[in-house]
Formats: sequence, structure tokens, C-alpha cells
Amino acid sequence: MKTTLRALWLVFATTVRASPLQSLLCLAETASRALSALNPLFYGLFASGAVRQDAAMLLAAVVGLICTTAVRMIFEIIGTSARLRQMDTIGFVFQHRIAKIMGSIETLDHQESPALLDKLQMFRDYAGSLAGALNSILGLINTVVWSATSLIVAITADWRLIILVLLGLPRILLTRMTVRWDQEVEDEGSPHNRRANELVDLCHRVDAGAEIRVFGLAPELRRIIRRSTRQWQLPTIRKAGRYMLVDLINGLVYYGAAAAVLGWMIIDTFAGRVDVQAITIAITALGTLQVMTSNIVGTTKWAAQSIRSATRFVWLQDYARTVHDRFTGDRKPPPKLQIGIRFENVSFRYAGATRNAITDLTLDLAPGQVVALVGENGAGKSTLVKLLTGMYAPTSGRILIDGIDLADLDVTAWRQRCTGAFQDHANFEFTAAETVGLGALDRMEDTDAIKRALYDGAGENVLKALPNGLATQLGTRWPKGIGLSGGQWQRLAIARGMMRRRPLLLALDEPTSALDAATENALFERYAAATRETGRRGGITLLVTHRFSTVAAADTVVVLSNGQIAESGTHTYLLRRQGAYAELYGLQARGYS
Ligand SMILES: Nc1ncnc2c1ncn2[C@@H]1O[C@H](COP(=O)(O)OP(=O)(O)OP(=O)(O)O)[C@@H](O)[C@H]1O
Repeated sequence: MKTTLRALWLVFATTVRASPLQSLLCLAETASRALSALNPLFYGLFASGAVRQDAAMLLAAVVGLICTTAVRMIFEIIGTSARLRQMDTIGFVFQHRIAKIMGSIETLDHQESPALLDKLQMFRDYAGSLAGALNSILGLINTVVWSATSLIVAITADWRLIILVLLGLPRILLTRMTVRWDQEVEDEGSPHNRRANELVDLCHRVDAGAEIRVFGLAPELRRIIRRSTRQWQLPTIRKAGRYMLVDLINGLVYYGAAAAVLGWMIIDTFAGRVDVQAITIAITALGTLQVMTSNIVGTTKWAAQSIRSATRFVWLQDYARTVHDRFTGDRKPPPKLQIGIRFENVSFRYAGATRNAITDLTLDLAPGQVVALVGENGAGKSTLVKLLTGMYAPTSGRILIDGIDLADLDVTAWRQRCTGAFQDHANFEFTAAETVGLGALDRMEDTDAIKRALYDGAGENVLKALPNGLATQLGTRWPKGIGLSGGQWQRLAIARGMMRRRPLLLALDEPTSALDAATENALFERYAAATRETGRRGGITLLVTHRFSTVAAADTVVVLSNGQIAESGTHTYLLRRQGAYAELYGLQARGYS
């Protein structure tokens, strides 16, 4: 209930604040529509005036009808245009706010957890109704006012019309049930809709294009998309059948009863017990009462849909706030690391996973050290990097940055002191200068800094190959855009990581996987230089790699296995120890010889 009230307030406050004039005009239109409920009264007056040949009654009825119709029409024209403009404005306001919230969520859970993704999909599917939310609520208020007026007009004409009103009640009461059905349909359909959308997206993605063609996946993908779309729509189709049945039964009962009541009134009219004004109002009110029920049902469902969307918006706000409160402290990172970084009994399990990715891991990283993390696929190397950059919080244990729990640090400030290149780096399709410069927004225009970062990331050859140098647009999907190889993109990503000059943490998560041997060598020499600089400033370089040629130069090598430390020490120590590291090293050395 509290959430619903917050949702209503959100809709009201956002809409009125963003478009006050349009809100006022929409309200005026709503009020004017309620006037049409008086029409049966004027028809009755007209009929009575005609029978009695009373010119004053006739005139009053005609003036009344013209006035209500004219006022309603004028406000309808103004209101429709105001509503359309308002929906545009509010749609934009909400889109902007959604993008802002999504961009501000500090962690990655919402991009990986199926339950959260389904919820977000549902939110996106119905977010459009937020734009018309205030209007839907005004529509409901209008219907209620109009219905109340119609009821009073009908009942004062003849008490028997109460029977018809009562017959409309079950349908109105059933609305509660149908609103619940709507909610169920949305919940049930959303995972299938998400799957269909993602697969359609996959079909358009360049990186999936080759495999889709080589493996002839198109028909299979089409089949899954069709099936998912059917599963998404099936609840709606089933629901439509149920609605039709409910409406049919209600309609039959209502019109059966209406015929009986009307017949009864006609008999009374002929017997002189009911006057012509009352029977005219009754006949006009018959349709009105049926429309009234449909309107109440329709506008309630529309308003309920809008409130559901607004409630989901509130949920998104709360989710972002909870993540913020849980993951962001207010302490600032130190200017220079004195003690270093400590993983203290850290365990971590991904949302929905059945086992830990990291289990009870304790590890000290001293300031100025180059630490290499090695281990088989799935050992937990990238997870450690993500924990260290605050993308997730440990399930248990702590990560201490110079003695301060990462949970107590302002994560944005901490990230500003981190840099690196990531295994699943992004290919930002901007100009080459921007693609690299994004690594330090405050120096995006600094060409010398960008060139230096390119040098440090062994990316100067990429620059030489670009027709317009740093001004070259990257990505063939854009006019005059240039296509790059995987290795070239990777070198730009590394250069981006080199833009930040004084990081406390330089995290390089398999930065050379797509590079050739010569580039890799050049890169390592420059890493060493960058690392020395990072080290002088008390920074730590964490290098995740499968290539042991790099590992030998590290101060400490940590071998991970199943989310735990199998062994650690210098390269020489580990070779002497003849454990897992020595075995892996030997295997790779034999592979290259
Ligand atoms: N987003 C995720 N959700 C659930 N489980 C995940 C997720 N990412 C990784 N895992 C699991 O966590 C474990 C550690 O994965 P991680 O990516 O850290 O390994 P890694 O050592 O970096 O592997 P690789 O060398 O292949 O990159 C694996 O068992 C993996 O299946």
C-alpha cells in the first residue's frame, strides 16, 4: 500500500512538475467530460416539454444539451492536444530518469541475475504507460465522477434503475480479479519476451554473425524466437478468452434484466404510473449505465497498469538506493597505499549460482608490487578483479584498502583511483582519440596524453594504420568508420587503461589474449615501466594472465584453483617448489619450444 501511494505521488509530482499547464488542461477536460452525465436529464426534460408543449422546458433542455456538449467538445480538443504533448514530455522525463538510475547502479548484479533481468524487462515493456500515468488516473477519477452523476440522474428518474446499477456491480468487483490476471500475464510473459528480444538482438550482432552463418543457426534461432514469442503471448491470449467470457455473461445478464425493467416501466407508463420524462431518462440511462460499467472496468485497468509501471519505477529507485547504501561508504581512498590491499577470508558466490566462485581467500598485496594471478579457466581470477573494483561485494569476509574496508569506501572515489584493461573490454565506436581518451575524462582533449597512453599500451601501430590518425571514426557501422581487428581493439582498450597516470590499482585482466607475440613483448616492457611508476606511487599492479612469459617478471605469483589459493610466491620459489605452478609453467614452456 505504501509503495502504491509512493507510486501515485511519483506520477503526480513528476507530471505536474514537468508539465504544469498541460496537467491543468487535462484536469479541465476530465471535469468537462463529467458534464455529459447530465445529458439524460436534458433528454427527459425535452421529452416532457414536447408532450406538454412547454416551450420553456424545451428551451431549457436544448440550451442545457448544447452547453454541456459544447463545453465538453472545446475541452476535449484542448485536452487531447495537451495530453499528447504531456505524454511526450513525461515519456522523455521518465526515460531520462530510468537511464540515469540504470547508469548509477554501482554493481553488475542487475545485468546478470535472471530474476532482476526479468523484472527490468517487464519494466521496459510497460515503461511507456508511465507517460500517460497521470491521465489514466484522471480518467479513472473522471469515470467515477461521471458514473456517480449518471447514477443520481438515473435513480432519481425511477428507483427500478437501481436494479441495473446493482447488476453492473459484479463486473466492477471482478475488475480486481482481472487486474490481478493482467499482473500475472506480465509476470509470466516477461522471461519469454526477454529471451525473444535478446535472440533478435543476437541476430543483428556483428560478433555473432560469422558463427550464425557458419553453423547455419538462423533457422534454429528463428524457431526459438517464434517459440518464445508464442510463450510470451500465450498468457495474453488465454486471458483474452477469460475476459470475453466474463464480459459475455455480464452483458447477457445486464441486457436481459434491462429488457425486463424497461418492459415493466413501459407497462407503468401506459398505465399512467410513470411519466414520459422518467421513461425517456430511463431509456437514455440504460446505455449510459452499461457504458459506465465498461468505463469503470477499462479505466481501472488502465490506471492499474500505470500504477504497476510506477510501482516498478519505485522498485528500481529503491533497488539503486539499496545497492548504493550497501556498496558505498563515505570514506575516501588514501592518496598513496602504505599498507596495501588485503583480502581477508573473502568468499563470493554469484547470484543464483550453486557454488562459490571464491572461498575463504586471504591474500596480501603490498604497495608497489606486481602480482600475477594465474590458474585454470574458472579458477576465480576475473572474479577477484571485479571484487577489487567494487563490481560486487564479498558474500563474506572483507577487502581492506590500506586498512579501510572497501565497503566503507566511496566506491566512485575508489574507482577513480583504479584503472586497467579488462578481459571483456568494450569496443567504443567513437574517434580513436575519444576511444582512448575515455580512460581519463578530464584529459580527453589532451592529444599528448592520448599519444603517450597509446605508446604505453603498445598501440602506436594501431594509430599509424588509421587514415585520419586520432580523428579516425572507428566502427564500420558509422559513416567513414574504420574496422579494427580484435587485437587492435584490445590495444586501444589497454591504452585507455593507461590514461590514468596515478592509479592505486592497475588491473590487467588478460590484456594480451588477442595480441601477437611481438606486440606482447613490447607491451610487457612498457608495462614494467608503467608498473614501476605505479609502484613508486604506492600503487599495485594486478596482472591476470595465462601466459607465463609475463608471470616470471612479477614480484609475486598467486596460483588460484577453485576459488582458493593453491600456492603463491616468486616465480623462482614456485618453480623450485615443483607444485601446480611448476607443472603449468613446464607445460607451456614445452608448448612453445
Ligand atoms: N556472472 C556470473 N554468474 C555466475 N557465475 C559466474 C559468473 N561469472 C563467473 N562465474 C563463475 O565463477 C567462477 C570463476 O569465474 P572467473 O571468471 O572468475 O574465472 P577465471 O579464473 O577468470 O576464468 P578464465 O580464465 O576462464 O577467465 C566460475 O566457476 C564461473 O563459472
